[in-house]
Amino acid sequence: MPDTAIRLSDVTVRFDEKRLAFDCAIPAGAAVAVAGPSGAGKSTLFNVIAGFQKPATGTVALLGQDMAARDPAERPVSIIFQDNNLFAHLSVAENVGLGIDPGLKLDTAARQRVFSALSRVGLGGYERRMPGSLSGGERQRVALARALVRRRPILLLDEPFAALDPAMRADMAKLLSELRAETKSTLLFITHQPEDIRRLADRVMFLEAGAILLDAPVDEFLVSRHPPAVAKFLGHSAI
Ligand SMILES: Nc1ncnc2c1ncn2[C@@H]1O[C@H](COP(=O)(O)OP(=O)(O)OP(=O)(O)O)[C@@H](O)[C@H]1O
Repeated sequence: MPDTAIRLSDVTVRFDEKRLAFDCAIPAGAAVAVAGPSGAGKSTLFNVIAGFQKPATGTVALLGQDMAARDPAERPVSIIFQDNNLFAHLSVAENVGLGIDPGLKLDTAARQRVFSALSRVGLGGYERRMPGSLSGGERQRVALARALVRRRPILLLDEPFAALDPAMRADMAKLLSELRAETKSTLLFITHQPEDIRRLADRVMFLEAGAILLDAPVDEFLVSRHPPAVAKFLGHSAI
């Protein structure tokens, strides 16, 4: 496994008059919080990594390989969106099974993987339930189970804690941290809460106005008083 999981070199994205620019190298196995004000470019950064957004310039390399010619499905990435991850007309087990085979042709071993992934996220017994009958946190965990059966080394989570109450936030952080330790995957998650960063991250990338303003180990980030946007996010007085 290469030392660097994600390397963005001179990547730019253009939306009409707006220009976003990303340069970063994320070590394999890191848990990276991606923070920053609304509109800073966090989701766009994820879309560039996952292949849903084509950069205007620059290169995206994942696990040492250039991704220019690779569609999202061919990248070593699973992405969990804030919502709408599940198909409403498919059961929980079928939604997870899609991570193994989009045609849902699952043999016994594959079905077993679906069952164990659901049990791993605390949803054993939910196999036949329909997404509409689940809470927001349960739906997030089904999406996580699907990501688990896909076994991609890079996992991108867009605000995985947003729909959760405080107790569930702590549970989700614990679950993600255990899964990361088990799978040795590289985890990136978008959050607006310093608390989530303290719980789960070992690095933080802070974005503002379409650029990575700060990319630092979590201990360094949490005591930052500069730049002002970071101080504001952390509730510190700026220097
Ligand atoms: N498809 C698009 N077309 C035009 N502009 C876009 C498009 N997608 C994003 N943008 C713009 O790019 C900027 C970054 O958007 P992005 O969604 O990446 O921000 P974000 O940091 O994820 O914000 P939030 O925290 O509100 O989700 C915003 O100004 C947004 O309006």
